[in-house]
Amino acid sequence: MTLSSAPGKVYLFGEHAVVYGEPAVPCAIERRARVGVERRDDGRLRVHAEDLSLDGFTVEYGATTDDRPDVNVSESLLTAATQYVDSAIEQVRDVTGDDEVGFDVTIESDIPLGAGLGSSAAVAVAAIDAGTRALGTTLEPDELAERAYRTEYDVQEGQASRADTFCSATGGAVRVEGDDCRSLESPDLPIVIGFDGGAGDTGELVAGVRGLREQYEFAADTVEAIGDVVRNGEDALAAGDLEEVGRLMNFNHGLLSALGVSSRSLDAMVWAARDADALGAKLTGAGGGGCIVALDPTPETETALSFTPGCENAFRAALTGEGVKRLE
Ligand SMILES: Nc1ncnc2c1ncn2[C@@H]1O[C@H](COP(=O)(O)OP(=O)(O)O)[C@@H](O)[C@H]1O
Ligand SMILES: C[C@@](O)(CCOP(=O)(O)O)CC(=O)O
Ligand SMILES: [Mg+2]
Repeated sequence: MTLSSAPGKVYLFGEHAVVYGEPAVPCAIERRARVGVERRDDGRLRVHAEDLSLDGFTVEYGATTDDRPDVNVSESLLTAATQYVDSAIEQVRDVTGDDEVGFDVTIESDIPLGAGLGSSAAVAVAAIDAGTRALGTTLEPDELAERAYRTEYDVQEGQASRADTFCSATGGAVRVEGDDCRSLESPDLPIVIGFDGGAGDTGELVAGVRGLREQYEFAADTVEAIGDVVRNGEDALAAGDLEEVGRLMNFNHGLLSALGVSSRSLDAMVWAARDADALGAKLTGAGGGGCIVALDPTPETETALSFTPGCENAFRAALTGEGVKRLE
């Protein structure tokens, strides 16, 4: 068996706008998805995903047929659950040119699903890395990131950036603008995450922003304004000015909220963090529900979040400089 892990991430700045060519700065955090892969000779794909919100399930289906997996849940839930793994396996088959190859895939993850912490990218990166290695090919980090990006691009129907997947493959803080992906120097950041226990549908939320952007010039301007916030944020980060980073995160949240991707619980958590004198707070990832990220070197934000109705879990997250890890 080959086993790889890859980290989740928070966005300091720039989600959604990055889909339209603005820069974004995500940072990898020490919460990982681990994917084990073993080649099968019968061409079938068997996925064991313990941490999926379907309470864990095992599906088994053919490599080239579309037999419905044997699991008792609705079709839409099933598609949402399996699509990133399926698409990652397609990338593995494409890299190796073996369209018929089957696999046993086992996934364990510390990253809540659909919550803005990049579980999809971490699963895609780890699955492609372990899958290609199972067939004797070890991808360079850049190619791995590009293949994982194609997974997100396919599932999100052409509306995806390279930000999550590049960040997960390489680790650390990164800057992504179109196909220009690079690592950034970052000071250690006092990251606190608030999680409302919910999730958002990345594809739908991205489509919503795209619609607004097409309908209203001011929505397109809002997307561009996020790009300006990101550029200022990069300078603040390079200067180690965390107060300015926090102010810009607050601004970024306001712009995301204007684009309709926040929610009552995300706003409640952002305001709890601000009331606790966090340096800044914003939603992270696609939004709709899920997580906020705040900067606070004191314990105040974590405490305030733990008493906030709508916040199910508050925790500190350490940045990680390590992207994909080859464990076996
Ligand atoms: N532990 C896991 N096992 C299997 N699939 C997973 C797992 N974690 C995430 N995924 C896939 O990623 C999807 C969630 O990705 P997405 O909606 O982009 O949210 P996010 O990346 O913010 O967590 C899930 O529906 C599932 O397809
Ligand atoms: C909204 C977006 O910018 C980030 C999505 O992040 P997540 O999947 O919610 O963790 C989409 C993308 O960059 O592909
Ligand atoms: Mg995702």
